[in-house]
Amino acid sequence: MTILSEVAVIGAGVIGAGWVARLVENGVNVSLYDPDPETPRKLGEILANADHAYGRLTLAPRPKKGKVHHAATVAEAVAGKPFIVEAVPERMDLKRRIYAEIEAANTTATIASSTSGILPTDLQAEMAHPGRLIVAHPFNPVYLLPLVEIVGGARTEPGVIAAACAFYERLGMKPLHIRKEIPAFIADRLLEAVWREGLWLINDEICTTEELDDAIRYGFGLRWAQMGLFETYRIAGGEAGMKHFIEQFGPCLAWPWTKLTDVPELTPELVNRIAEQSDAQSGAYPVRALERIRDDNLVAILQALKAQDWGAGRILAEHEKRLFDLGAQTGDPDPDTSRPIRTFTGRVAADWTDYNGHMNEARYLQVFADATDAFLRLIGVDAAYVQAGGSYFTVESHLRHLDEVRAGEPVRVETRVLEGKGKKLRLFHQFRHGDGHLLATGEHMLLHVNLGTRSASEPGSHVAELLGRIAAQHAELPVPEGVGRAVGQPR
Ligand SMILES: NC(=O)C1=CN([C@@H]2O[C@H](COP(=O)(O)OP(=O)(O)OC[C@H]3O[C@@H](n4cnc5c(N)ncnc54)[C@H](O)[C@@H]3O)[C@@H](O)[C@H]2O)C=CC1
Ligand SMILES: C[N+](C)(C)CC(=O)CC(=O)[O-]
Repeated sequence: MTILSEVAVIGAGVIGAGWVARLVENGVNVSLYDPDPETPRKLGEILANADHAYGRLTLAPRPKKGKVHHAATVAEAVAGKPFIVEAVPERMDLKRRIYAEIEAANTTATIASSTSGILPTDLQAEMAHPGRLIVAHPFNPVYLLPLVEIVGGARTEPGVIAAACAFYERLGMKPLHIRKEIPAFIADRLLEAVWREGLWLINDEICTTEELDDAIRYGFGLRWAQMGLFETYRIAGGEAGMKHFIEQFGPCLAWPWTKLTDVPELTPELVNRIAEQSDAQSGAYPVRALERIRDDNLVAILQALKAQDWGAGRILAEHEKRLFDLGAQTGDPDPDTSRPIRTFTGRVAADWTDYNGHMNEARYLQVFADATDAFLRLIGVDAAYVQAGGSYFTVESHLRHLDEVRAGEPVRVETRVLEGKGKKLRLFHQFRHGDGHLLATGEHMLLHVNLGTRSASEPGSHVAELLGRIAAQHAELPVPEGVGRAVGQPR
């Protein structure tokens, strides 16, 4: 399935706005309806947070951002759209009324409800065309967390789920198809069990909201982000594994350790206690600042998992590969290569900095390596070329550090070809601050190799031709300061 380019979103609260952010960041135009007159302001703030997060999340070429159209009615928002996201409050009467409004204007689009736990069969009950309704339950923040639980109802038509899953994959998500309908699906069953138990612990004055959160984030929360429950417990069974783990700890479940079936009464006193403790814990931050802290942490976790090729990090890597391939397909076939070529644009990530409070030296090489890869893709050394057995290896690098740069600052790399003939490719990267001043340079010698023999070889004719053309253009430019310098050479 190619990515849909036009989607309607109904409801722009926490979840609807999160969907809009994921969609526009992936190049999809959104037609949005929400009766709240504050929607443009709130959405603008959430889109700014999402843009900040994506700028740190990936160096892959992001598609041109989709546009948002604020529609005046549901009918206007959904008319002619092939896919509709419903994200209105969790009330059956309201959701059914919205579906009736949608059906009056559009009888063919897939309708994906964001409900946290209502059965799709119940949502379909009064619909004239129920076959196109599914549940697609996301997680907050929708623009960063990949999971979306997909549930069909009794009357969902065959094929609707598979097509929706393909669409969500294209948005960089992990669709989890839940084959049997069950209230609250999988994730909210688990979350509600933990939440219910948490409410008891506060109610019984065992701990505060902050202590409870500490118990999660310093311990098992870290495990859950990368291995979930059962894989973690398999390891906790030691060499004897899962059976031993269940034999040892299973009987505890029958002890009165938990109150899982019971909910404490949410008396005004309990609600106030929780709200006051939460204010003491986090009240120093406005909600948008808290969202940004959460997002920066999530980005760092996703990147760490990507480096491990594991869990949600693998989903990110797969999405980046799609973006790189798409960038190669849709990129300008004849970019202006007569000037230094922009090969990297981004911001200094928080985890790129060190104890000196500035970007760590190792990250400069990482940025230059990414810039080199971007240049190689430009001359045709893409995934297919590598698969066919050709590539470049870097054989020598020389870096100069000219100025400091700190976390969050905008940066870019401009690349010059110093030599591009036969097996040899010599590149000169200028790493600049967003304001244009020079931060560092990297000069690199690369050799074309045959990946079968692992020895130097001539590049393919298409690559050689493109490279030769750019090298000739760059030979016309003045030689940049710093080319050919050696370590310790006086300036
Ligand atoms: N907040 C969360 O953590 C999650 C919520 N969900 C689900 O997403 C859905 C939306 O929840 P939230 O975004 O949290 O709620 P919310 O209260 O933040 O936002 C709801 C939005 O719907 C708008 N709205 C109200 N009536 C409307 C109408 N007639 N037409 C169009 N828009 C209307 C409101 O103005 C508001 O902006 C619910 O079904 C909820 O269960 C799913 C995953 C997580
Ligand atoms: C609290 N909640 C039921 C709305 C939570 C969700 O549905 C998912 C999430 O993001 O935690």
